[in-house]
Amino acid sequence: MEYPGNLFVVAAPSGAGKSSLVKALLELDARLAVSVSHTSRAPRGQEQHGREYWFISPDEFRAMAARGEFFEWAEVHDNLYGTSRAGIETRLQAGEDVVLEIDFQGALQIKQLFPYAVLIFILPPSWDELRLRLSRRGDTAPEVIAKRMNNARIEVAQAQNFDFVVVNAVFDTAVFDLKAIVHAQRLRYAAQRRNRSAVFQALDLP
Ligand SMILES: Nc1ncnc2c1ncn2[C@@H]1O[C@H](COP(=O)(O)OP(=O)(O)OP(=O)(O)O)[C@@H](O)[C@H]1O
Ligand SMILES: Nc1nc2c(ncn2[C@@H]2O[C@H](COP(=O)(O)O)[C@@H](O)[C@H]2O)c(=O)[nH]1
Repeated sequence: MEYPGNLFVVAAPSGAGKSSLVKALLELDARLAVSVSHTSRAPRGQEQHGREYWFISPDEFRAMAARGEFFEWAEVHDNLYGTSRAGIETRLQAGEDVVLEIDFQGALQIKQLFPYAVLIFILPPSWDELRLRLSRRGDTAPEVIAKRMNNARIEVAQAQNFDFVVVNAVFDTAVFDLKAIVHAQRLRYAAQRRNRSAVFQALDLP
């Protein structure tokens, strides 16, 4: 499948900082939009329906999956998560750039469907720092943290299947790295399509 918009996929073990990084990236880049996923898990902390996620029941989720309404979906940490077609197809068709914040299983499904998608894996600087970030966030129960730390070992081994790896040690440096990847991809995609106006747009030239 190919659309005029660029597709960026950001994956990371839970707590590595991907939501914080993507939020900072969106503040710097008005041409990027984030896809809001559907999930069967309950809202956490201050999360709102339609902002962080579309919160639905496991039955509703399975019905959507059976109707083929997801580009990808996966079971992650005992809950179901998916990227709905309706959420991103229109934007990509309109030439807008979209970023997905999803797990590695979903990222690999997206790469099959959209070979031009750019897969970015975020690493924490250490296991201790990852655990610290999960517990400092203050919205995740200790047994859930333990499960996510165990799963992190499996997830990190998947970094080799991604196009880029960004280490989120110093936050601003990691945001800068993400911004550079987005910029480079826009130029590459525009050049591949020999689209002069897209190159100018990627460079912010009139
Ligand atoms: N570079 C950093 N240095 C220190 N703390 C950070 C850094 N990046 C993010 N954090 C903090 O780590 C915590 C986890 O970040 P965040 O919620 O963005 O992770 P996540 O990867 O999106 O997790 P999840 O997949 O569970 O949603 C947050 O409290 C965030 O403020
Ligand atoms: N495959 C997908 N994974 C997703 C999607 N939305 C989020 N996620 C991933 O789930 C875990 C846990 O997230 P949390 O919000 O419960 O901490 C994390 O790795 C997310 O990236 C999705 O649509 N598809």
